[in-house]
Amino acid sequence: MACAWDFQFRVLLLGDSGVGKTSLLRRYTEEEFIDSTVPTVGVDFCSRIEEPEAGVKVRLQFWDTAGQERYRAVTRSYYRNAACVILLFDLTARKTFESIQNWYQEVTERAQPHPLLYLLLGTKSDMRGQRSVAREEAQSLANSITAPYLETSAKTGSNISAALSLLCRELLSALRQEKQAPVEHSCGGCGVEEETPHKRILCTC
Ligand SMILES: Nc1nc2c(ncn2[C@@H]2O[C@H](COP(=O)(O)OP(=O)(O)OP(=O)(O)O)[C@@H](O)[C@H]2O)c(=O)[nH]1
Repeated sequence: MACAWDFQFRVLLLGDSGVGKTSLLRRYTEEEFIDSTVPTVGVDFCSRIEEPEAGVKVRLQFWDTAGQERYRAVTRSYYRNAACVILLFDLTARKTFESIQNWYQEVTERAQPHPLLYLLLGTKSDMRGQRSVAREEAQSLANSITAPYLETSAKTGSNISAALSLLCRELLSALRQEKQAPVEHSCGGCGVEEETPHKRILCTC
């Protein structure tokens, strides 16, 4: 049996507690929104397969980390081999925006190898009247860390598919520019043995 995807990337979600990491993933993978969620404990996992180009299947493997400080030691252990880091802040909670620099620093200092790509998302865009971060300042922060910036809502679904499709295309493009080191890879579970050209493509069959 062959693998059901051609490439797999680990995507790490980071941001303060309550910014909406779990909600964004739930909207993206299950097309639902829950008004009252419980804080993530440690790290949760989920995945979805995208087809950014005809015939090219990409499996995004999400690592949804707890934003609460007390889980930091656990979540840090998952930074390794993340191909992409999605940094999230709540558009209605300024403090979460101010934390983004710290989250970015946290990853750049600890993640080995360095992630290929960062994506900055302002969440809860449906709460228009309560906005406390201007689009311009968020865009300026995104520029400073060379990350695309989008505003999303897990509640309405606004921009969520767009954000993840963008991420997929950018990852493929980075991969084609050979920004990742080669490594041998063989898969025991699905019977497919192959050399993948990039170390962050891991088969977990
Ligand atoms: N209005 C609105 N509320 C949202 C949105 N996304 C998340 N929420 C709410 O924000 C709260 C926190 O959402 P979570 O997804 O649990 O946040 P989290 O970042 O995963 O939190 P931790 O697991 O503690 O790190 C919940 O009550 C959600 O319903 C959104 O797009 N719009």
